[in-house]
Amino acid sequence: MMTQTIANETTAPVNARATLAIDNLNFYYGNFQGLKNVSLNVYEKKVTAFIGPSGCGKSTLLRTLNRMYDLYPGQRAEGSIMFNGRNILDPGQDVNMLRAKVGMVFQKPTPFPMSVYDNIAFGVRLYEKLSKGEMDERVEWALKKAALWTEVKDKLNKSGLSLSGGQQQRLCIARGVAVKPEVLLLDEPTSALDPISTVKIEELIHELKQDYTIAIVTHNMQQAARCSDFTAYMYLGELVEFGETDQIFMNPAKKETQDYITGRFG
Ligand SMILES: Nc1ncnc2c1ncn2[C@@H]1O[C@H](COP(=O)(O)OP(=O)(O)OP(=O)(O)O)[C@@H](O)[C@H]1O
Repeated sequence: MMTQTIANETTAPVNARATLAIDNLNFYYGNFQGLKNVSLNVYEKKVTAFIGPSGCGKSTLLRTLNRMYDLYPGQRAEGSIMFNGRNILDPGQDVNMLRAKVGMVFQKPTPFPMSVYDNIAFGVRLYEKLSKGEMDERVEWALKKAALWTEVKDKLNKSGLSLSGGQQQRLCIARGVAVKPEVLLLDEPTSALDPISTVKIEELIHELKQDYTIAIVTHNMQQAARCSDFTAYMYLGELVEFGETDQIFMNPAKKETQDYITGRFG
């Protein structure tokens, strides 16, 4: 797939493969245009953060990447998002398969009302036929990946809803990881969590990028600065600036970005 050299006046070039190549993306809620000509790459095994004031289109952009919007009538996207050699916006795209490859974790932890074990196994059963032993291994593997195993290994049959908020969010991440996606989309994954759980999730994001490409929407600029390799600053549905996180935070090319990250605006 595409490898692109990113370079501008302020950063050294970085070679990275684009897992998702977004080109001229427009998004509509009925007559309202939520995204305007957005183009950027989400790079392999890197963390890309979407930042910007409320209503700028961060979540909308994230929701196009696994066609979550398809579930809602009147919402549509135009343009292209290339993933594994095809445009995922094409009507022929198998959206279930896409969502297995591009998993999503939401703002509020949303465990299913079932056991910790079944929270993980449920999604896996949709895509694979595993023996009991294989499923046990997969559940353990996913919980370890989400840094939750030691806390829940003796509670696998307890309800997922009985876990703390931070544990529930890691359970949701484990559920996403269990189907072996390539990309994880995180929509403000720590906004409902306490500071200690937030640190755990941020550490986890750092671990997970060894294996996965990650896109995260966050309101918290410190979090974007701490966790991400690339940052996209959006405003009113447009991509204002995109680049390596250090450059965006330390030496943004645009005044609007500078004003936002220094708290003069937004
Ligand atoms: N279901 C919807 N129907 C109509 N307009 C919508 C819908 N969802 C979002 N929008 C509009 O699209 C624009 C982008 O919204 P979006 O939720 O993507 O912003 P955001 O940057 O994620 O905001 P926040 O930080 O507040 O979550 C906003 O103007 C919003 O009002």
